[in-house]
Amino acid sequence: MAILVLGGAGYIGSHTVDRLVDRGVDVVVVDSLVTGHRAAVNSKAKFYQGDIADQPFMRDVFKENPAIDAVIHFAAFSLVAESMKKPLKYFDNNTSGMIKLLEVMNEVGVKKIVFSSTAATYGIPEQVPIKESDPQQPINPYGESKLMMEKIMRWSDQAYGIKFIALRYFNVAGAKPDGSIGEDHNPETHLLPIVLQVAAGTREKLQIFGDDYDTPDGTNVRDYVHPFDLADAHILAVDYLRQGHDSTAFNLGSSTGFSNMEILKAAREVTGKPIPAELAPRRPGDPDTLIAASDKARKVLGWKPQFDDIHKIIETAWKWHATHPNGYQDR
Ligand SMILES: NC(=O)c1ccc[n+]([C@@H]2O[C@H](COP(=O)([O-])OP(=O)(O)OC[C@H]3O[C@@H](n4cnc5c(N)ncnc54)[C@H](O)[C@@H]3O)[C@@H](O)[C@H]2O)c1
Ligand SMILES: O=c1ccn([C@@H]2O[C@H](COP(=O)(O)OP(=O)(O)O[C@H]3O[C@H](CO)[C@H](O)[C@H](O)[C@H]3O)[C@@H](O)[C@H]2O)c(=O)[nH]1
Repeated sequence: MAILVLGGAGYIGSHTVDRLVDRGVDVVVVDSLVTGHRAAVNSKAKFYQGDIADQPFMRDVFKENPAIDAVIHFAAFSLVAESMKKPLKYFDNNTSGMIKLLEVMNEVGVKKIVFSSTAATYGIPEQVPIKESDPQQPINPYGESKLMMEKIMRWSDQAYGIKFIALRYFNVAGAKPDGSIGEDHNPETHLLPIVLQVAAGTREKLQIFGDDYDTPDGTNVRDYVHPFDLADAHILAVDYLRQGHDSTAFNLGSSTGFSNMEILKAAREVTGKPIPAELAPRRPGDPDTLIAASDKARKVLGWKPQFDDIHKIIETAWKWHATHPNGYQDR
């Protein structure tokens, strides 16, 4: 049996491919490299460059690799601010891309998929920690595109028997502990890589977007999860489907929140650098607090995250940023 990883050259995908290869799993990767990096893909995985919406290309990938019985799907755009300005780009790549993919999967008879959903499908939460059964009311096109993917999956399961697990990640941070792969987005918009770029000297200062939120220190609170722990959850989710269980969704987070100021303080402690920061206006669309209730994944999948300490997560990310201040340097 082999697993097809879509978007396996991206930040989270490359860590998952690495983890799968480490466990001796046969891995086939498809990535258009629109935001990913060829150098991030473990050399033991078979790599195809192409778009998941290109059906003739995807048919060939399945035909050439008949051992594929399950798909892990990361291939999407995920910048909230960009999605507000270019919503159709998100509905096209994320939502239409999923439809095109499911058509081919149905055709070739591969009927298991684990895919990246997001905390952004919840919008402004009515309560924290957020449970899987809480209302999903996205406040940006990115979150909406992912919620549409979840809904399309439900109907595709009902009609074609394609079983799915939607994994709703909270804030992903950290890198492979040996520092060989890590996060390299361009532009970078996420808090921790920006903080560490300042520490590494490739960015002048951090801007903290708002300090008047309804949180203990006034800055937003987020729940951070390491890509290796996410990778393990994907592997468990594929096993769960292979055991014949029904489709469902899981939150993936640490169930602990850290404010933006707490992240800055922890990063100063880990790096020993001053990391200059200044206050800036709120960024539109930021909910006060996002914390996952992730006991369902722990109970049902047996998920046991290893990186349960924010200092440990930051240490792994710092190892990557300190040794790769300009990322993969491939564009
Ligand atoms: N980073 C986070 O904090 C976070 C949080 C929640 C959910 N997610 C989701 O996780 C997934 C991975 O996120 P990431 O941070 O690794 O992003 P990323 O941009 O690093 O990775 C996405 C990968 O998919 C590829 N890709 C995009 N569209 C494609 C297409 N149509 N065909 C083929 N390849 C395509 C890109 O080249 C890239 O390698 C995304 O679906 C994202 O929405 C990310
Ligand atoms: O330069 C910066 C960058 C970010 N922030 C703040 O840091 C916090 C975290 O922001 P990120 O951009 O790192 O992450 P988000 O919480 O906005 O979003 C991330 O997590 C979400 C789920 O929680 C979605 O999945 C989304 O795709 C993913 O990017 C926010 O309060 C943001 O305003 C700053 O203060 N300064």
